[in-house]
Amino acid sequence: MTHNDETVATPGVESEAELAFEGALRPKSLDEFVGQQKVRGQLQLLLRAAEMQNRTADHILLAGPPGLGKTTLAMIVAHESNRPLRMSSGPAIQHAGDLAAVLSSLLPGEVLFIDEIHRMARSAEEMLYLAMEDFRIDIMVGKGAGATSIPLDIAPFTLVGATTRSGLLPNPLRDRFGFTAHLEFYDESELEQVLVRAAVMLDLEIRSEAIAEIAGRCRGTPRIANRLLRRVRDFALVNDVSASRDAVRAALELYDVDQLGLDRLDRAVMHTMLTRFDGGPVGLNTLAVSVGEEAETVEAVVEPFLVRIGLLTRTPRGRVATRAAWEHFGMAERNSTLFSDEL
Ligand SMILES: Nc1ncnc2c1ncn2[C@@H]1O[C@H](COP(=O)(O)OP(=O)(O)OP(=O)(O)O)[C@@H](O)[C@H]1O
Repeated sequence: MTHNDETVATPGVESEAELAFEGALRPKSLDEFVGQQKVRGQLQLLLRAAEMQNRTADHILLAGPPGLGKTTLAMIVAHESNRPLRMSSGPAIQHAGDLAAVLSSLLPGEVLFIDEIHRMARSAEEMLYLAMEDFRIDIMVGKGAGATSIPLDIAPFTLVGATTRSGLLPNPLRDRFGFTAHLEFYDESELEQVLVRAAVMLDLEIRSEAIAEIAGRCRGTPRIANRLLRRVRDFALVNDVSASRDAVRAALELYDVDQLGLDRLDRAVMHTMLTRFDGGPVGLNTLAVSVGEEAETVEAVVEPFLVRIGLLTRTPRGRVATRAAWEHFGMAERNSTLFSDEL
C-alpha cells in the first residue's frame, strides 16, 4: 500500500529507521501481541490443533487496514509453530513462474507469507489454488499447441495471506483459506499498552497522560502509535522538555495530526467531500481524483477509519459525509463557504 505524500499518521511510507524500529518492536508471541483477543484465541486453537496432529496448520487469511499487525501475526504463526518463514508479496508475483519458483523451493512445513495477496497476477492465483489444496503445481512446458503441463509435488506448507482489500480476492482463493481473521482498529487502552511497550524500548520517560493523548490520536493503529511516539520523543529531545501532554499536543500539531488523529490526507478527503461535493454522495474514483490520490489508497487506508469514527458513510450511491463531519470541521451542513482556508 503506497501513497505519494509522506505524512506522519498515514501508514505506507516508511524510512529505513522507521522500518528498523518497527521490526524491533514486533511482538514475538501471541501472548505479547496486544488486543485482537478473538483472533488471538482463534489462531491459538488452530496452531495447537495442527501441533497435536503433527501437521501443517490450515491456511490463514489476515484482512484489515494497514498497520494493524498482519505481518506481525504471520511472523508469530511461524514462530509459535516453530516453522521457518518465507516472505513474499502480491506485487512481486506478476507471473505464474514467480510463484512456481517460490512454491517449488519451500521447505516441508514452511510458513509462506504473501502480503497484499490481492495484487498477485491472475495466472499465479490459479496456480495457488492447486498448491493450497493438493500441495501440487502444474508447470507448463512449451508454447501453443505443443504445450504440456507437468505436475510437480511441493512440500506441505501453511499459507498466510494478508490483504487490505479482502473483497478483491476471487472466491475460489478465499474459500481455500481454513481461517480468515478480520483485524479491527484498536481501542485506546490497547494502544496505550502498545505505546508503553514502545516507550520502554525507546528508553523514553513519558507521563501516562501523554501516552493517553497519543493513544487518542493514532487512528486506532499500532504502527501510527509507534510513529507518533517517535515524533514526540524527537520533540522532547530537541526542545529539551519532558514528554508531557503539552509536548504531545505541540508535537502533533507540528505534524498536522488533529484531535481525532486525522492527518493531511484524511482531512483533504473530508474537505473535498464537504466543500466540492456538498457532503456527497460522491463516487470513490471521483473523490480520489479530486484529492490526487489512488482510489485504492482512499478506499483501504483513509476510508475505514473515517467510517469507524462516524465521519463518513458508504452508500450504494457513493460516499456521504455525516452530520458529525460537518460539525467536526465547524461547518453548517451543505454550506460550502465557511471552509475555504482550512487546508
Ligand atoms: N497487536 C500489536 N501489539 C503490539 N504491536 C503491534 C501490534 N500490531 C502491530 N504492532 C506494531 O505495529 C507495527 C506494524 O505492524 P504490521 O507491520 O504487522 O502491520 P500490517 O498490518 O502488516 O501492515 P501492512 O498492511 O501495512 O503491511 C509493527 O511495528 C508492530 O510492532
